[in-house]
Amino acid sequence: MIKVKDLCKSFGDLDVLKGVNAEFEKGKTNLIIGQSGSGKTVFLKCLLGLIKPNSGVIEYNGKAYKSFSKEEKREISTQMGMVFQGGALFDSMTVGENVVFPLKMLTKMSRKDREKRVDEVLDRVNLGDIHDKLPSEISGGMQKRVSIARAIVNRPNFLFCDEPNSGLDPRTASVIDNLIQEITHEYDITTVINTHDMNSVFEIGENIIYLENGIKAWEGNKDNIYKTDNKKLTDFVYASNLFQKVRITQRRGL
Ligand SMILES: Nc1ncnc2c1ncn2[C@@H]1O[C@H](COP(=O)(O)OP(=O)(O)OP(=O)(O)O)[C@@H](O)[C@H]1O
Repeated sequence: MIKVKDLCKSFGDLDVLKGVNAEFEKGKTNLIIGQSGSGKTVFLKCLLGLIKPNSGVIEYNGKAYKSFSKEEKREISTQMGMVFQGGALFDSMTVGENVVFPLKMLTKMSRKDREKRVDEVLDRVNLGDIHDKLPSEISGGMQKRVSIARAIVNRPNFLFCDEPNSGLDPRTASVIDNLIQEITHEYDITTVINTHDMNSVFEIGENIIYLENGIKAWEGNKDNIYKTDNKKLTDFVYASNLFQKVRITQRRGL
């Protein structure tokens, strides 16, 4: 569980986050949506501890980050997995080397245990034996799976995903969404996903917050987003053909 209270972040004169409050439950896919520049990435980076907010509180499992000791800060960072936009795999490393990387950096696991864990997570993301392949030798969808495998290899309690679907065709994007949701439920992880993708919203939006200019302008889920009377959110979501279909279907009571 992550609780965010009155989070503010500015860069010089630019106020990016203006007092955001949010709660992200364990075992749920929590989505952050909003126009480009609304502050989603800055917010996610604050949750990851990569950006220090100007004010406000971020609690992980009931304890405020700013009250953590140095050791606790290090410990919490080892409990976080990240799926970066575009995958961010190391090009010159094989799939196996990419996935084992966090274990080498963060744990003292034996080589044998590391290899076992890498096999286990690659298997979990439905990839066969592709340990020795380079990222350039596999498809974009496979690269995303490798990126997810790397993010969960250290069994994190928190999983952060920045636009996990970018660059994928709709079918592959949906497979990746469902995989992230399954893993979230199965491992009981607190997952927070930045997305522009309305298909993701309707498929896996168990909890959704809409950021507008650094303010949380709406909160809900995939079942009630179509009922919103927030004009900007409606315009944002309306850009999707899928949403129009859902809305028409709902109105007709089909
Ligand atoms: N390190 C930084 N220094 C200065 N300004 C920054 C920095 N990081 C982000 N910003 C600014 O903060 C604002 C919000 O950026 P952010 O990347 O969070 O938007 P976003 O909602 O993720 O957009 P997108 O969907 O396009 O990725 C933008 O105006 C951006 O230029």
